[in-house]
Amino acid sequence: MGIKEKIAEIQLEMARTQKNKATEGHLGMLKAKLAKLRTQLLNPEDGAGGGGGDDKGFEVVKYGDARIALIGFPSVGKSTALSLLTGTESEAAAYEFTTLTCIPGIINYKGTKIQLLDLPGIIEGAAQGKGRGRQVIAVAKSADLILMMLDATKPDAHKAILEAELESTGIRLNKNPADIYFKKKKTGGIKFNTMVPLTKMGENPSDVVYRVLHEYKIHNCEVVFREDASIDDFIDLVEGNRRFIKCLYCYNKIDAITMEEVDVLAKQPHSIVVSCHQNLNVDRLLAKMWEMLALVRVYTRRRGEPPDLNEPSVLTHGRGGVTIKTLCSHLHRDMLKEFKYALVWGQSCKHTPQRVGKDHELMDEDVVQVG
Ligand SMILES: Nc1nc2c(ncn2[C@@H]2O[C@H](COP(=O)(O)OP(=O)(O)OP(=O)(O)O)[C@@H](O)[C@H]2O)c(=O)[nH]1
Ligand SMILES: [K+]
Ligand SMILES: [Mg+2]
Repeated sequence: MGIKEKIAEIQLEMARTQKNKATEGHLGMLKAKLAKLRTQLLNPEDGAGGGGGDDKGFEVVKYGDARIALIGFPSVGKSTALSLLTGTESEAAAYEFTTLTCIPGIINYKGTKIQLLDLPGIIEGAAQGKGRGRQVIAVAKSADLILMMLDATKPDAHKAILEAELESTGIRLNKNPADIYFKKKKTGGIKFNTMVPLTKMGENPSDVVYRVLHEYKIHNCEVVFREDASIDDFIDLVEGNRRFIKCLYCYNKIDAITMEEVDVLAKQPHSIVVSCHQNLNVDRLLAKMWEMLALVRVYTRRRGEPPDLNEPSVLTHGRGGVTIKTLCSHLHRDMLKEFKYALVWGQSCKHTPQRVGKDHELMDEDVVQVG
């Protein structure tokens, strides 16, 4: 049996299994099996592959301060948006699958350069290799923000279909990794603890966790739940290859629907409504994309000289925010070694200038003098 068939079989069994306290553990084990198979599917070198057809990726060099990928069904207006936002022409037409490769453009915004990638449309089954789905999703994984284009005139079910496709390849949209401590050990068995009541894991959370760990053949480890997480969150942690990416849902073609319909769509979380044809709300789209990227522009200055306000260092958020450390590694490899202190002017300070250490968190438009 191939991997896809095994996946289908487990999905069927999960759908058939009634969710109650007696089946929680079994369901957890099935979820772990499913996660393992999906990981296998994503690693064709394991021999099982499953993509089929032309597996050549869309190699586009990263450029600029951040990368945004346009993901959507065919003919929702992705290429129209690329041409409008970047000035790079990408062919747009009324037939599906007009775009066949990855086409990069650049958005110049607030002194930063953002790479926007137009991609072929994807449909249900993309993650399992339908059309160019796998290559498209691989590009989505490399992005700092996914701009999910939706056709406002089409059923909103498209959104859930695309979310499920991305989810099944290990992308997590608008989520943070769960706060769970997990450490594999050589001996000592499984130690499970929780600091909060667990409401999403049935009557016996430790049993569910044990079943999942058993499925991964992990027999010695320490687990501490520090938040009310689910078993899916725990599996994400054990798998370890998840990508947590922000996603902005952009409903295009609002010129073709009623004001009432526009109102409903505009109220969805992380959403924006636009018309690329009529240039409606496109400024807001740019502002929202910028806001979600949460880039931090830092102006550096040398002692006794004014800061260079033309060329900021543009830093992206890692875990734990943007710090002086982030800035130093961005500027020069050896800078951290010689680092003693920095002076900071700007929003991140209590008083200016403030003398800070390398863990000081920076904010957009701060001015920094190192040493
Ligand atoms: N009414 C309306 N039509 C639009 C709008 N934006 C794009 N279109 C039309 O939608 C069709 C598809 O546009 P494309 O930009 O080719 O869409 P795409 O998502 O790149 O399509 P594929 O590359 O085939 O996946 C074209 O006929 C566009 O003219 C809009 O804001 N309103
Ligand atoms: K099209
Ligand atoms: Mg296109």
